Amino acid sequence: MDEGKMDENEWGYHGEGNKSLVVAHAQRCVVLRFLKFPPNRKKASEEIFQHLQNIVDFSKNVMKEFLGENYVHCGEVVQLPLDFVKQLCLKIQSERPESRCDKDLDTLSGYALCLPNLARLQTYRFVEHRPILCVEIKPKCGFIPFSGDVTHEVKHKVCRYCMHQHLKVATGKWKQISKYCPLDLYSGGKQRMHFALKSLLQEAQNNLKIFKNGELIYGCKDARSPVADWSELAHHLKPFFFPSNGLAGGPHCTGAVIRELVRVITRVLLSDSEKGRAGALRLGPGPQGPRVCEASPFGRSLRHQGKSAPECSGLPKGCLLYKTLQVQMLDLLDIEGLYPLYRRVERYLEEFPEERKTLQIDGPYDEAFYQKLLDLSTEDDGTVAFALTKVQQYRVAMTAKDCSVMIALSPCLQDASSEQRPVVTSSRSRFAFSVSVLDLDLKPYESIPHQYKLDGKIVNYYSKTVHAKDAAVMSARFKESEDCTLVLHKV
Ligand SMILES: O=P(O)(O)O[C@@H]1[C@@H](OP(=O)(O)O)[C@H](OP(=O)(O)O)[C@H](O)[C@H](OP(=O)(O)O)[C@H]1OP(=O)(O)O
Ligand SMILES: Nc1ncnc2c1ncn2[C@@H]1O[C@H](COP(=O)(O)OP(=O)(O)OP(=O)(O)O)[C@@H](O)[C@H]1O
Repeated sequence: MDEGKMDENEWGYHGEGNKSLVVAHAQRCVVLRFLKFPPNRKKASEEIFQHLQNIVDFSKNVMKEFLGENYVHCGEVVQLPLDFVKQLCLKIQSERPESRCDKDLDTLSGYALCLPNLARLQTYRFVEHRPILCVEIKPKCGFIPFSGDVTHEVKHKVCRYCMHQHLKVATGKWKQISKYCPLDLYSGGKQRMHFALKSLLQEAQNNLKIFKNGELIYGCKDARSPVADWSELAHHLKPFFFPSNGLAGGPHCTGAVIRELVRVITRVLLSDSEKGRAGALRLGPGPQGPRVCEASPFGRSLRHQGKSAPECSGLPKGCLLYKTLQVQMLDLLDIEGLYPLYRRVERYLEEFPEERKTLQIDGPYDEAFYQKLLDLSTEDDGTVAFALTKVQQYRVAMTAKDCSVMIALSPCLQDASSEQRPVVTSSRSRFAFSVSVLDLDLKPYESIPHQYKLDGKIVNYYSKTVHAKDAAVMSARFKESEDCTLVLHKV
């Protein structure tokens, strides 16, 4: 990219999250990722540069090691002309969802990250003229805490995502509770994964987006977004899955197209581009970690049928979901066990503030930082070193709990021998595909107290409302059966 000759007209709004905003180049396969801040929160350019460089280093030295070379794209920090950034900011403003406008794009430093456009297939520097479909999933935390420090019994039965849904609906973030449960997606079982993906398609929230030729065609921006329209989605997808057009329209067609999509995504998620290499971490909840969340409708139906989930994960060891889950499990103690250790580090830093640098709280995220993360012991010897290792592991785990997976699919000819990339088949077509992971920014040390409070809020709200409701239903049922006995007695 020639940073000297930047033209805002060549770039278009692509998407944004809570902390960054992304624009895509119209011709080339690249995006620019800018940081966002609340208005009036000015940061020095040097600080922004360092923040972005930390993101690159963390991806390179930590996440690439854990998740694998093929899945992680680190990008590079670029310095752009300030005039270009200002014009770009004005150009895209009207396309931004209202709910994200509480923060402004950083137009003062001129720094941004330049990354490959993951909504396009890799290995091509230029936008292909073949159609491209891209599915982005933010799977969230795929395990139930197994730590002995957990004090709320419900946390051993219901996953955080499912509990959090109730608080999100109560606070108006989303309109309705999703049937999606991350444990179903991470199960590796095809049927459960199909159920999880269908649930995401029914209630996408911020966990699913679909792009066609780089444009968002499915996914909701905020609670005010219109209800998901499967027939419109099927209309977009039909040429990909039924290219010879041998399928009439209508609900039957919609169902068939959605089924094909779900099957292809499942196959891609189970594919193993790292040839079985499990990565640097060897963690697992073992038999003590439940494999099914009690709140998942799939889990509930298993229970009603008297079936139990298999003891070990069905995910192949080299696939991205398996590796992401391993990194998430670096949260060995749960926030309840971690928080006192964070307080220990805090007390130390209050006494020795100059040590913050030596402890690598704000980087550098280098080889030494990575090596310390590999110590999985949970025996607390009372030292600051132990507390610090657990704090850093927790931050990495939280990052893996909030990242997204991008799957790009491009139809290929029946004879795919010329394809350099892996191929997945559906019943009527073949796709070259790529899988990547994005949003690998290390969670800040400062967010730990917030995590602690939020955890309490989620669990308390869930326990109060849902558990109370369940208890009421149970007691009504019990009462009914008592009444019933009385009636029978009379007869
Ligand atoms: O805490 P959670 O689980 O709600 O996750 C936050 C996400 O909400 P979600 O539940 O996915 O809707 C939240 O996503 P949204 O802004 O709601 O789309 C962010 O990803 C946030 O990360 P950060 O503070 O921007 O680094 C996420 O915060 P972290 O907890 O990952 O720091
Ligand atoms: N390299 C990329 N290629 C294509 N699209 C991307 C890329 N990076 C980000 N995006 C798009 O931009 C959106 C926002 O990016 P990202 O998730 O990194 O933002 P964020 O603010 O860090 O997220 P969060 O809300 O989780 O903090 C993504 O959901 C994705 O659609």
